[in-house]
Order: sequence, then structure tokens, then C-alpha cells
Amino acid sequence: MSAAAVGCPVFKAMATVRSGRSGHKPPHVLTVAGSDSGAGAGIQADMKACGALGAYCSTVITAITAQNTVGVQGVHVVPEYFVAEQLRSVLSDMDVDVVKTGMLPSIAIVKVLCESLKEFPIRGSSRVDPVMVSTSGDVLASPSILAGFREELLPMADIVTPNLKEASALLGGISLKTIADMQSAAKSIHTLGPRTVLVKGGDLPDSMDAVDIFFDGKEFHELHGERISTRNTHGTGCTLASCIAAELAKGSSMLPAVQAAKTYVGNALRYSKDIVIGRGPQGPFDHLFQLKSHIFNLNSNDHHFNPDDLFLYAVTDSRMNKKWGRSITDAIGAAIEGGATIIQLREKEANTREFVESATACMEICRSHGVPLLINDRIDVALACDADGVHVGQSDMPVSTARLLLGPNKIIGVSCKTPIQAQKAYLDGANYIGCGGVFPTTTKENNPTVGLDGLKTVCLASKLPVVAIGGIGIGNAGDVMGTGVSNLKGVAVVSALFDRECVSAETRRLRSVLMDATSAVKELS
Ligand SMILES: Cc1ncc(COP(=O)(O)OP(=O)(O)O)c(N)n1
Ligand SMILES: Cc1ncsc1CCOP(=O)(O)O
Ligand SMILES: [Mg+2]
Repeated sequence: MSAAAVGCPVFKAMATVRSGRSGHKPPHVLTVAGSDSGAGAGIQADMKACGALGAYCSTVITAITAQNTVGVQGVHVVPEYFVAEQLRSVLSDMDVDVVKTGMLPSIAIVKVLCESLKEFPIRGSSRVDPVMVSTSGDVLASPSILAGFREELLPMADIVTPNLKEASALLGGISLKTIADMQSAAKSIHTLGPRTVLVKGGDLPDSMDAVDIFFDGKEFHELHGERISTRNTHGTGCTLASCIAAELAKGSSMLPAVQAAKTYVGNALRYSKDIVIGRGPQGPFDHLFQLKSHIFNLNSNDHHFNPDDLFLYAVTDSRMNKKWGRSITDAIGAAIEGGATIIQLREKEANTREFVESATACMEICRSHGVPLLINDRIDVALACDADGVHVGQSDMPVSTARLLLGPNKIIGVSCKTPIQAQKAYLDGANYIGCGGVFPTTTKENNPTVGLDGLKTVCLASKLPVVAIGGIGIGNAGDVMGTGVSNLKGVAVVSALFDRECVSAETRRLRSVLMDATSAVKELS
């Protein structure tokens, strides 16, 4: 390919002209990039990724490329005056939240962009991601454009997301082979001006997982993701940057936006790892997998997860309900009456038909009270009754697969006993962690306890909210909440509520203990 190109920078922007019309303004990403005729990368990838994540995407086209799964056959560069005209058209009219740049095929176009971004002031968090070498290995940026990046674009950038080859090119061709190399590259690129840097390690040799390094000028974060074996990786860089832009446009801060973008790309690659488009070595992947994932796309009743829902988490047990002669619907009705804030159906003995029927009845009760209902272990049952989510353990379905099946809006909790499990839960897209058994219990056999110290260690390592479980009741719930770790949001209990004669009264008593304990912690802090 003759002309130089740059991919996927991201800028958070505010247009100066407001429409003054009333109504809903969707999150808006403007992509300034090249067209890919194969539609795996460039403008086409940006539009699909933004659309999939719920952001509107306007487009300023800098070049038209003839490319397919074999490579890039030709480039037709759009004259810079016409790039400027497109920029003016969009920025003078539309309320753009984030500008993301992709292929910038000439130094003149880099300058036009920088001038437009100065004319239409850009505030907020997110900016540049230079892509100078495509995933197929095509070199996309000439030395003069690299200089333009370094001098003009990077200082305006909130994030740059170079892959290893690009990071190396930005730093004069240094070799990057290890995580330590990536960290020092991130630090050096940070000195060029961007507020944050994500060095993507997809091509790192001898690495089992896909490790990226995020640097915010103070701290490094190692972001791990599963390495997915597929030929369909064309456009991953553009897509990741577009997803970051979409998340920022939706109001996210930078690190969570990067995490969400990584999760999205991982899921998209996983979902489309076997699709066949084109005959060349590198195929596109399917950005819109969520649209095909049926149920979650149709319903709008999903309970939006609030970590405070974990405060008094009631987990059912069919043996206990049988022992006390009550139906599952009576049991959860009483728990809700007593103040339970979330319900989990943990029915280890029910057959599938019974489970779906009782879960559907419970769902109606929970929905009418605005209390979320999760299903233990069984993603199929959760889908069948349109539950608010699931809780899975370390030997149940992996969180990433459950997320694919359930979609982005369902709640997923995962049991974790260690910091490593907690970190993985976050990367895989869980919403919360259940940590335990904290104390010995007869409700779950062969379940080693972690104690209050183990609970604290997991909480401190977790970026997700945590609920404690195992042997917790009125007598010790105060000690659990008294650990005072800010992301410990509540306790999950089985026997303390359901192996008792009056579920509503027990729930009320436990709630009062929890309230007292949290007030005491607040007073101390
Ligand atoms: C809130 C909560 N935390 C942990 C568990 C345990 O889940 P798991 O480890 O999968 O064990 P089973 O419950 O399936 O026996 C939970 N159910 N809820
Ligand atoms: C499901 C589960 N996971 C870890 S401990 C446990 C059982 C909790 O039951 P109880 O509240 O009766 O101790
Ligand atoms: Mg389980």
C-alpha cells in the first residue's frame, strides 16, 4: 500500500453548536478514518462497534481503500480540503461526544484534523490511538506522519492504543518482547503527551493470554484476556478503539471503558471465531453478535444492576422449603416481605421442567416488587424465565460464555475464594463476586472456608462489589460487615432465613443487624 495510514485515535469532543431541540441525545462518536471495502476494519468496523454498544457513529472519510481478507490492494486518498469539509459539516451541527481517528493517510490530513479539533473545542477524556501497522502487517504510516502524530496529535490525546509494532514505530523502532518492555514503552509514549496509553500485547511472543498494558501516568494495569484462536482478527484494533470511544461517549471513565472494550472484542472474536468470509489469511469478525443473541435483545425489563442490591441476598434451598412445608414462591415472597434485596434460586434437586415453572412464578413476584432474581448454575433456566441474571461457581459455566449467552444487560455473579479468581471475574465481565464460605456451613458440602481474613483479602483485590456467603446469620453478620471494606456490599444467606419457621421475621431481624453494622462502620470512617 503506497499511502500512509493511521488508525483509530479517539478524542472526546463537544460541538460548539447545539441544536436547541428537545429530546433524547444518544452518545455520539465521530470516527475520522478510512473506508475498508471488506468491511472488517476502518469506518465500517467503527460504525458496527459503536452501534453494537449503543452509540451513534458519524463518519469523516479520509481515504477509500480497496482491501479484502488477502490484504490492501489500493488506496484513494480524499483531498484534505474535503476531509476538512466533512469535519466542519459534522462538528458544526452535531453534538459529538467523542472523536476517534483511524486512518490518517497524509500529514496534511493530520494537520486538518488538529485544526478542526482546535476550532471545535474538545473537552473531556478521550483522544488518540495511532495505528501505523495493520494486523496484516501492512505498514500504514510514513516517517513524516509519525512525526505529525508525535508533535500534533499525541499531545491532544486522552488515550493512544498502539499495538507492539506501532509502539515500536512511535519510539524509533525499539524491540518489544516482554511485559517489562511494554511497560517502559507505555511510559515513553506517555511522555509524548497523551493522558493515557494502552500498549496492546496481542503479538507478544510466548504469551498464553492476550496481555495489554494500560498506563495512566502513575500506575500500570496489566489487562489480561483469553487468547482466542481464530483467523478472523481483521479490524480488532479499530474495533477496540471504537468500543473505548463508545463507552466514553456513554459516560464511562477511561480504565472501565478500556476493560469493557476488551470484553466486547473478546466476545465478538469468540462468537465469530469459525465464520468464513473471504479466502485470504485474515478474515473479519462479527461485531453485531449481540443482535443475534435473541432474548436479551428483545426485552426491556432487565433489572439494572445496583451493587447495593447485594445487601441482603436470600438464596433458596429446596430441601429446607420441603422440610418446613412451604412452596418456593411462599419462601421468596416472605423473604421479600422481610426486606431481602436480591433473590437467588438455588434448586439443586429440581428437574428442568419444575425449575423453569417455579422460576417463572418467582420471576413474576420479584418483578412486581422490583427485587432482582438470579438463577444458580443454570443459564438455560435463566434464559427460559427471563431472570435478571445468574450466579455461577468456579466449576460451572465460565463467566465469559455465560455473558455471551445472556448478553450485556443480565447480572452475572461468580464465586471466588482468591484474588486471582476475583481479577479474572472482572475481566470476564461479571457484575459481582460471591466470596466464601466465610464460616463453616452444612448447606454446602466440601466447601473450604476462607474466614474473615480471606474475605477481606478477596475484597481488597476485587474491582467488583462483593457479597459474603457461608455460615452467616444474625449472630455473625455484624462481624462480617464490620470488616469495613468498601466494596463488601452485603451478605448472602440460606439457612439463616429458610431453615427457620418464619422467613419474613428472620429476614427482618437480619436486615436490622446489617443496618446497625453498616451505620457503625460509617460512623467509624
Ligand atoms: C452469592 C453466592 N455466592 C456463592 C455461591 C456458590 O456458588 P457455587 O460456588 O457455584 O456453588 P453452588 O451454589 O452452585 O453449590 C452462591 N450460590 N451464591
Ligand atoms: C452456596 C454456598 N456457597 C458457599 S457457602 C454456601 C452455603 C451458604 O449457606 P448458609 O447460609 O446456610 O451457610
Ligand atoms: Mg454453582
